[in-house]
Amino acid sequence: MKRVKRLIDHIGLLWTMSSGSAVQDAQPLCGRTAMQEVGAVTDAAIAIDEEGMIAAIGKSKELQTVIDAQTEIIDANNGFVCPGFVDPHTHLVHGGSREHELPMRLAGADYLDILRMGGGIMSTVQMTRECTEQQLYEQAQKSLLRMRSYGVTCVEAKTGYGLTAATEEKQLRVAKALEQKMAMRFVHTALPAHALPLERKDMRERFVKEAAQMYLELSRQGAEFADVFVDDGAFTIEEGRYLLETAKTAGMKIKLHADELVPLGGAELAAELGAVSADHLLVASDEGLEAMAQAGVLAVCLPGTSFYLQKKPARARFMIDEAQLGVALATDYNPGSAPSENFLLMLSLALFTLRMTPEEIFVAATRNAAAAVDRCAVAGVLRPGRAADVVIFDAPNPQYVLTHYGIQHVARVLVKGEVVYSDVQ
Ligand SMILES: N=CN[C@@H](CCC(=O)O)C(=O)O
Ligand SMILES: [Zn+2]
Repeated sequence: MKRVKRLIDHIGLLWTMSSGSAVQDAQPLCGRTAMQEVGAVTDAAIAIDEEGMIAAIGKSKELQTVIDAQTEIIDANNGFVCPGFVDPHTHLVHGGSREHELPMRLAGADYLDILRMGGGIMSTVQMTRECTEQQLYEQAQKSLLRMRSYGVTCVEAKTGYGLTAATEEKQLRVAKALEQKMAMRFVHTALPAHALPLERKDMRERFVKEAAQMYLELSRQGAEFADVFVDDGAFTIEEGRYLLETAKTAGMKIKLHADELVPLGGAELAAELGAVSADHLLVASDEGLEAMAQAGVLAVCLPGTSFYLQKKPARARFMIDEAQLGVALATDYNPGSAPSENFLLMLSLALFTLRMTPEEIFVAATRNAAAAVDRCAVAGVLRPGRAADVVIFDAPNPQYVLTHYGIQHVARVLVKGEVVYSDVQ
């Protein structure tokens, strides 16, 4: 074994999320039985080598033999420990904020009413276009620091507030610059078909063609995933199919904002196209969800969004128990429908609004969330040979973390074996 540089010791309860073999651990967990597998170890320790990789995981007593006098001990204080969270759906890079919509909302306007009045996504598009790259960078960096303090070590970042080639590319450049600077794993997603921009209001076909080209260019510049907002007020199933098929020709992996507001058949389209994930799914049909499971598409639930928009939450129980889907969780962090970077709060909302069990919630926030951004082989599971991306809680167990909602329970976050956040005095 390589020299142990750090030992996370005195872990009261560790959920590794590992099923045992490396091959199994590179797969999501789907359906009710599998989603209970948390790979629990009590009185545990994690040994980390000089490269920040996990050298060994075991009982604290056993791992005392692998350390030397120079090994740094991180005391977990008998707390709960799990893999770094993966947030597989965020609109990280954007300009401004949208609290000015509050009076409209309080007067009864809903999400689509505000979008149709030229607000909503459109007002963020305008603010994002007006921002310099430096301004966007600084705003997004603040958000990333908040996300990481809540245990997120891998984040997906979408474009979608530019809607022209130049401004979509600007958003992607900012996310890529942050990737260079922040100790976090990034996944870049192109979303030029997020909304029809005001200047193309009466040129729908023309914009769809332009957007198709934007996917190809954003792919050349490093966007790995292509996403489309298929919904009322956004893009149709036919437009989504055309755009995502175009993106696939460039080798992009597929995601969809599907069946959030109106059941258009986004879940069915995700299955047809072999998407990696379909996200939102508040009003997805039974058949669509079952087709997704058959096609191996993951369901990303965004309980913060349904809470904020005061919509009926996604049917996670049907997804897990009946459709046997692999479910993942995300913040959907964005200024209009989910303006909170607090990943732990999303997990509590998953408990109380989605009725998911603590085991399902932590699987959905780690291993399955990693699978939703095609990072299952490197993130979301703690096992020897993988990077030590770890969350140490100032809480004895996951049930405590979830039920004491809205609270900062994270004591430390490690990325590749280095402490990147600490609340320990
Ligand atoms: N639904 C579409 N897009 C975002 C919201 C974007 C916005 O309102 O700015 C979402 O995932 O919720
Ligand atoms: Zn979204």
